[in-house]
Amino acid sequence: MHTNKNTVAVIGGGSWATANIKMLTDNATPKEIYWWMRSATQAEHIERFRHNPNYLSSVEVSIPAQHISTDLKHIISQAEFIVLNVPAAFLKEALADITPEDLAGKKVVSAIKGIVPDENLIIGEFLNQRYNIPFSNLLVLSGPCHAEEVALEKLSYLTIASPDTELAACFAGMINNRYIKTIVSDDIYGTEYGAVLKNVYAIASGICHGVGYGDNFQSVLISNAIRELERFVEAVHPIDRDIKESAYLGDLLVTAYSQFSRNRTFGNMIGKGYTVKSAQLEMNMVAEGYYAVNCLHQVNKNYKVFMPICEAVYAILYQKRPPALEMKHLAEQLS
Ligand SMILES: NC(=O)C1=CN([C@@H]2O[C@H](COP(=O)(O)OP(=O)(O)OC[C@H]3O[C@@H](n4cnc5c(N)ncnc54)[C@H](OP(=O)(O)O)[C@@H]3O)[C@@H](O)[C@H]2O)C=CC1
Ligand SMILES: O=C(CO)COP(=O)(O)O
Repeated sequence: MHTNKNTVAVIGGGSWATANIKMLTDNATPKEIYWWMRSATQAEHIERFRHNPNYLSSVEVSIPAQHISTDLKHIISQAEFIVLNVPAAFLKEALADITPEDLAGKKVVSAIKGIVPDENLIIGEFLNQRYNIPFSNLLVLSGPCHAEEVALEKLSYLTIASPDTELAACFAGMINNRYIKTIVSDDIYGTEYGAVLKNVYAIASGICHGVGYGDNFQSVLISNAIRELERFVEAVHPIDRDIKESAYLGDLLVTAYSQFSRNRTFGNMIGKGYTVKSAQLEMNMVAEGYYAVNCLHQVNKNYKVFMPICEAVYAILYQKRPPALEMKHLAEQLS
């Protein structure tokens, strides 16, 4: 064990943060749980009524009211494990007042499946470069798991990745419970990039559905997607990994097929002719893949990996290419 004092802070007020609070609470290891969110109205509602008014509102929140706050420095100061749960596009803004000193010695867990815009860095790299957090103190929480199914206590498997697998196992012991099983990995690059890419493939899957392709084509799309994902993570961080594991293939499958997927829902609307703005307004939630595909397009300029699916999604979302035409062009490149 790395620590005797089990203190965890969850940073973010959305669906996944709420699900994280629930799984931490339902875990048997004694611990203190803290929760930061940006909205004072939301925090006050949770303190008073014990439910998040905006996301997963069926979940009962049983942490003490004084552990919920909009004061980020204070919440970070209370905990040894800091679980980041703000969508990547807004992370820099959320951490604007936080200094490397505030995070010194903390174990920082990224539960985010996105890339920091402009920096074009996955979260672990960003935290290491901006906040001097050593990789040995960084963890990634990933795997095929929708917040909505956590609320329903459906059996789910999460992967916790860190170069320090003992630390990953320690955090796993704080989050697993009767419906959450945990897998430990040392592949933070592959786990992070895999989660980022699968969001883009879920958008592609939704677009295809939206323009009228059926299940037969979707299976070919996803079979090509896992090969594209493997090519990319191999180029960025070549290690011996099995791409069929839950953190890679599993996460791709759940996102590409699930009714709960925000990225697939967003893609479906794009396929049906919504503009990006109107699709975003229609959803109360954030589709990370929209931001990520722009970053991936930039990052891949260094690696030049053959990524026809990512390029098709980029062309539709950022170059305003007609979805039906672009998907027809993509279909010709799949095998
Ligand atoms: N939902 C899920 O099942 C899973 C999500 N994740 C990951 O968790 C991370 C958080 O996503 P999730 O909880 O689903 O988010 P949601 O889509 O449920 O909620 C959106 C969150 O983003 C915040 N937000 C929206 N606009 C802004 C803005 N302009 N500035 C700052 N914050 C903003 C919202 O804050 P506010 O309410 O105050 O507007 C809210 O906390 C993502 O990286 C996602 O990929 C990972 C695994 C599963
Ligand atoms: O990452 C997730 C599930 O593993 C959530 O993203 P989606 O909602 O797009 O599926």
